[in-house]
Amino acid sequence: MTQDQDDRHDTRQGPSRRRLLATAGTAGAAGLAVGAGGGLGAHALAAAPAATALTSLGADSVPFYGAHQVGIVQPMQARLVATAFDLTPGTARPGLVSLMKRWSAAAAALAEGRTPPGLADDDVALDAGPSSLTVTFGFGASVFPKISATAPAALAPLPAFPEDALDRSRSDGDLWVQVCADDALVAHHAMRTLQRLAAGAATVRWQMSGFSRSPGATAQPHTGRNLMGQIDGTNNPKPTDSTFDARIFVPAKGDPAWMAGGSYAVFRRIRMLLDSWDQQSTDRQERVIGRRKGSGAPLSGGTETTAVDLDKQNADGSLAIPGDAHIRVATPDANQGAAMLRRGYSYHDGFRSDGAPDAGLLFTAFQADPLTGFVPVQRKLARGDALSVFIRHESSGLYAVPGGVPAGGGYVGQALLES
Ligand SMILES: C=CC1=C(C)c2cc3[nH]c(cc4nc(cc5[nH]c(cc1n2)c(C)c5CCC(=O)O)C(CCC(=O)O)=C4C)c(C)c3C=C
Ligand SMILES: [Fe+2]
Repeated sequence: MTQDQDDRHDTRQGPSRRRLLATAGTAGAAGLAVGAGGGLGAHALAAAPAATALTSLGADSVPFYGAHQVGIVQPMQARLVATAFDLTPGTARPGLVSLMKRWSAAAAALAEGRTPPGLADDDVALDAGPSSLTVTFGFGASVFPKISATAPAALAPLPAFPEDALDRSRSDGDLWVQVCADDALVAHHAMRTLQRLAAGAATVRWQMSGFSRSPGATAQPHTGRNLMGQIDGTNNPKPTDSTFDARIFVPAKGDPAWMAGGSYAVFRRIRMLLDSWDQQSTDRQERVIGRRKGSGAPLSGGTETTAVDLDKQNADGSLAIPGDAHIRVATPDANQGAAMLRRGYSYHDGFRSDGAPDAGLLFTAFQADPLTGFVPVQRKLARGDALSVFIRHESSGLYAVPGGVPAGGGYVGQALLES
């Protein structure tokens, strides 16, 4: 196991994830935990026998409260449901305050496998446990005039990139909610619960679902693959990097003050032209990305986690990693250090009328400032990335993701909404 894989493994089982033990009798998605060996733990044995026994996957939970919102630094779960909401006409700041209070309380409860306050249990996720559920909330630029507030400068509209083919009805939105969990039912139930709690205040603008590798599918934790077959996520900034916080989170004295500890999320639905991609040789596919398809190793040599050597030459003097390879064009070294934390999920929504797969990547990138993260990198990719002929950007959103809620209480966005 490499150090990176080791870190990911530790994080999954470490302090950011808790194992839910005996919770029989609590409403909602809670249950008994089965230990790694399959037997019931002592705590579980002592509990009332009513609830379904859980494996560690179902019992793992991610505490909602903390300095940053959840769903950013935690290892990716197996499932994503992303939804954008628009405030209903006439909903202003008081209505949004009330909604964010309801949503925050619900997200905290669901993360523990409990039924949100004020709701009767609908039993939908009764047997599943929290399954590492995280809920992340963001504000789109369009919400600010509706609550008589000024949008952060960082929420200025993204430039129109060449080749963008954006469907505006599936882009933007006043509010963005990212739900992730290791169980599809848990994720969809949580999003349905949040949508019900929004009644009268906000309606769904668009919703998209994605998937990644299920935990436990490989013997060792392993970076996931996308639908093009590439190992995707290797060179993400790591929480252990000294520059991680500065690149991903707005600093304590940042501007605006209410975004302290927050981040900016770029969300893009990027369709893959898989019929065309699948006609390419493996050699060509590897030169498009600049990494080996099987191992994820850079074409400059080594293993998946070996540092990329952009200067390495082949015997004939050509660059080992071609000039237009995706990783050469996207690397922070070629973009004044521009970096982002990518948390992309695959989607496959059947087939289009032309017979092509409606499939690709729900690309999510978190950064302290999109103007020094996503924007310069995407500008460059749109001009000279070998991958660009195999993909289409079909929808786009940019959201301010405020800092987390301290353990004592409060709600997401409180510093904005009570300023
Ligand atoms: C604007 C940012 C990026 C977009 C949009 C994007 C789309 C996209 N990427 C892949 C597949 C891979 N990307 C990889 C690396 C990588 N990608 C970006 C940025 C965007 N990608 C960055 C910053 C990096 C890291 C570069 C580096 O420093 O090495 C890789 C290699 C493995 C990895 O490091 O994750 C793959 C594979 C697809 C399929 C895609 C759109 C559909
Ligand atoms: Fe990429």
